Amino acid sequence: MLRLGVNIDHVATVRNARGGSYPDPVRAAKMAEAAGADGITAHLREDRRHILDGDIDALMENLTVPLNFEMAATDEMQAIALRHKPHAVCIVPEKREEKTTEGGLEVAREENKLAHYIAPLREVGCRVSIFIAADPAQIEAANRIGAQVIELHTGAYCDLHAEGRFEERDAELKRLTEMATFADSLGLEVHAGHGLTFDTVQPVAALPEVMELNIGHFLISEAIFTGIEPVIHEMRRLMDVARGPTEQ
Ligand SMILES: CC(=O)[C@@H](O)[C@H](O)COP(=O)(O)O
Ligand SMILES: NCC(=O)COP(=O)(O)O
Repeated sequence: MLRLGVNIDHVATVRNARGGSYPDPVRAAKMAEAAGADGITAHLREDRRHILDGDIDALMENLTVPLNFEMAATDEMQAIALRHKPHAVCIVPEKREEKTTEGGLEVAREENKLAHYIAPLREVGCRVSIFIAADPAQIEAANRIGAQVIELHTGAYCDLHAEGRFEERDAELKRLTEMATFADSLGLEVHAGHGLTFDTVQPVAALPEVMELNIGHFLISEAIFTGIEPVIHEMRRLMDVARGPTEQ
């Protein structure tokens, strides 16, 4: 079954705009859960621009579906992850000046450093994922340092679609397709995410090796107009149609 992880970062973006207490990301997570989300993803950024430490505390206390904790590879974030022991940790690249995650983690360039963060997380039972571009060297490096999961960055594919650059989009989708198969052949679990929308989700959902999609910004954006439940139901429907009858 292809799982849907709902990223609630940008509920916190709206909340932090006024520095108050609503909209509450945890309430959004519980509503997403009730609407059928298989998991919740939250990215505690070093600059706390959206998800705050208290949100992670509250999510750990209140969720009944798994939490996928996204973090940069830093001592601060590893300590927080080791304290909470979430179901899953996804190590992502982070730059203060970025608007959102740009590109995947340069695993091949910092294997020893990343291995230092992965081992303790696995020892406490966290499933460790690494957020990477569709690149064989990065996938091989992720496998070498003990990641159980790789999450393929679908941002370039989505951006090319939005810009109407369909030939380049299809070439990126081909790379994602090939790398999903390659990662699976190494024994890695394959996830995908970033920028996915109703218009772009199905070709990625149709990749048989992909076990989980993490989707946030678009879902939260649409939920402003239709509410969380209908938007999650529609994304789930699109994913199921893409996957075909054998997977439901
Ligand atoms: C890694 C990824 O693509 C997202 O989960 C990440 O959270 C994006 O960063 P923002 O949520 O800050 O846009
Ligand atoms: N790892 C991707 C994720 O959690 C959601 O990314 P987006 O849909 O908010 O771009």
